[in-house]
Amino acid sequence: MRVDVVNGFLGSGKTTLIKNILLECPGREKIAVLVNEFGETGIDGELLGDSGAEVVELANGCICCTLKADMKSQIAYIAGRYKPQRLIIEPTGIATIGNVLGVLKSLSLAEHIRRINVVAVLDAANFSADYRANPLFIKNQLAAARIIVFNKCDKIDSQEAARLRSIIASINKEARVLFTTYGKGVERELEKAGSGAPEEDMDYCNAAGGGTSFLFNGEEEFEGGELGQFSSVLSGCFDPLKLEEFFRGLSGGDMGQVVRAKGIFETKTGDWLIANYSRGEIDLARGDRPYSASRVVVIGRNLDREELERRLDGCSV
Ligand SMILES: Nc1nc2c(ncn2[C@@H]2O[C@H](COP(=O)(O)OP(=O)(O)OP(=O)(O)O)[C@@H](O)[C@H]2O)c(=O)[nH]1
Repeated sequence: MRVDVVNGFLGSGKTTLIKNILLECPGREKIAVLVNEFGETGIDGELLGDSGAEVVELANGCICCTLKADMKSQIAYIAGRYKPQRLIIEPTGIATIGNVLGVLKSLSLAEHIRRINVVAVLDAANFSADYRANPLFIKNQLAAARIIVFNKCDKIDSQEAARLRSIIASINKEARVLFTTYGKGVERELEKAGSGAPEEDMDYCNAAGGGTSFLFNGEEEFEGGELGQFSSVLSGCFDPLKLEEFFRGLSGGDMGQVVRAKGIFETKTGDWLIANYSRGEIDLARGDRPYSASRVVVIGRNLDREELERRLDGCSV
């Protein structure tokens, strides 16, 4: 099977992009999706669950480190059980791409994988800040990518897009660079990339385009303090206005330094609400079907679990 790794920082738009891939792909191929969540409670797997693909979720850890062995066994399981022609993998937002590729290229998986495409998804509006904070981490993501996607381009102007393009040119000249919103149009590029011969694949990630060597010396891990997580499966129904207040409050700092939060909630009218918090912005959207349970995941530093629980309690009706 061919493996497409959709890689990118927390909240950059990986799940949204995968949803669009599944909508845009012609439907000839059998596709499986492996979603890895840093949080103890998975959310993305269920959001992708009605896409027609087989979705397998690995939660509570990172496939590039603590869940390395699970990743290998899950890939072998997916290959044997579903026999997909294509496997899309969404690592956590803090996965080190070198480690993920190390697992994919391990001998025990060689019989299952014929080609690997890495798609780097970047939040265009926050790229510069992310690059400054974690230069090696981001550089490796870019160097390993066959397709570099600047997502969330509704938040930047054409001047900034030109600046971003010139930065990429100095890191990876061979990658296809796309500027998009909500991950649209990436499938077209993946189709082209996916048709290449397996031999072309061999050392792509060791010496990516532009002559920039893939940097892999142990310093490329995500830095910026240990991230913790708070996850909860919730009972009862929730008030949308109170939930909005809760998510808006996450940037205040009194529940910890929140980097990312997301949740699915059943409301008092029986509808479902999908909530996202990323980079201080919140997005509340109506779910298009009932989900198995209300739940929330908050990722950040020094999280105050009691305060998070108390405020969430206050959102129920
Ligand atoms: N404005 C804007 N928002 C976007 C765009 N793409 C995605 N989003 C929103 O960004 C938030 C995060 O998107 P996800 O697709 O869940 O991001 P992710 O990378 O899968 O997140 P994690 O798996 O938690 O790391 C959601 O609220 C999306 O609706 C975009 O192009 N523009």
